[in-house]
Amino acid sequence: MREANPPNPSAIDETGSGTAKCYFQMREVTKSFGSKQVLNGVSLDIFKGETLVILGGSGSGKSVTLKILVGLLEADGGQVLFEDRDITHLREKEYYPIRKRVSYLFQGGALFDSMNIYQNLAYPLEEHRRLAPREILPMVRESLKMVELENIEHLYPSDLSGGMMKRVALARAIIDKPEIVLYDEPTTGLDPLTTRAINQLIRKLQRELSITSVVVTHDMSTTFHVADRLCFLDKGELAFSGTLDEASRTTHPVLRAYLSGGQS
Ligand SMILES: Nc1ncnc2c1ncn2[C@@H]1O[C@H](COP(=O)(O)OP(=O)(O)OP(=O)(O)O)[C@@H](O)[C@H]1O
Repeated sequence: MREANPPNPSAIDETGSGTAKCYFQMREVTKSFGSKQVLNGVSLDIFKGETLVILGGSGSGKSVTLKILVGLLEADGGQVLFEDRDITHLREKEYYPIRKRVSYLFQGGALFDSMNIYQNLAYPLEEHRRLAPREILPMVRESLKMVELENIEHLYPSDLSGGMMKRVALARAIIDKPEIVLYDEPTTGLDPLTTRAINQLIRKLQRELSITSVVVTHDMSTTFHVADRLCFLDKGELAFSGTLDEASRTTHPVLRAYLSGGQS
């Protein structure tokens, strides 16, 4: 079953670099691993300025979708556009300018255990921008402050709680001022209060830094808190796309179960 409700892009296109209304557009994208078809003709748009939540069951292809957007996986069929330019089959190096503008918050955060928090945050700046330490330190502090953490530069990931680790991973994701952040299950494994704090942070980053966000989750509190728009993946297809209000009127049985909290 497929329901598609086109959003009103004029309501959310405020950041506008160039004339493109969308950062990403996926057109009939297919992806298989061996004989397993994960995406079966998925089309979705990511409008500038919005927070899009991608919801779906385990194994429905949410993470695969994010990875295709940033070129960590290649689509088998269909097209991926970035600001109207076809990026479906770019070479690795050709993705670099896009990855400078798009940050990917991996499931689990992916902090380096052997590095302290300063080193974890400094890493992308040293590696990609070759900045000097005196330029990096204020950026590290500013980024930590944005996620409401201070004076923890000397600590190691093993010293932090799960919620703090997610915040540090978020600080690292925004340190180089991305235009878009892709969040892969940012609240999985967190208690309700910490989940709420991360949800508020996602909103704050969108508001204060004008970051466009794509949030992959099966957490309904995250969905209700952050979504401007919702896409629902089911059996490799985009089964729904629309606002939360439109989703509340959906007839799709699995999405209805999600929205009523019957499944997570
Ligand atoms: N590199 C890969 N090689 C083989 N199979 C893969 C690979 N990446 C993903 N898959 C498979 O694709 C399917 C979709 O994976 P994906 O990680 O996108 O699911 P998901 O919707 O994010 O699920 P979850 O909510 O459990 O994280 C799964 O069956 C997974 O095993």
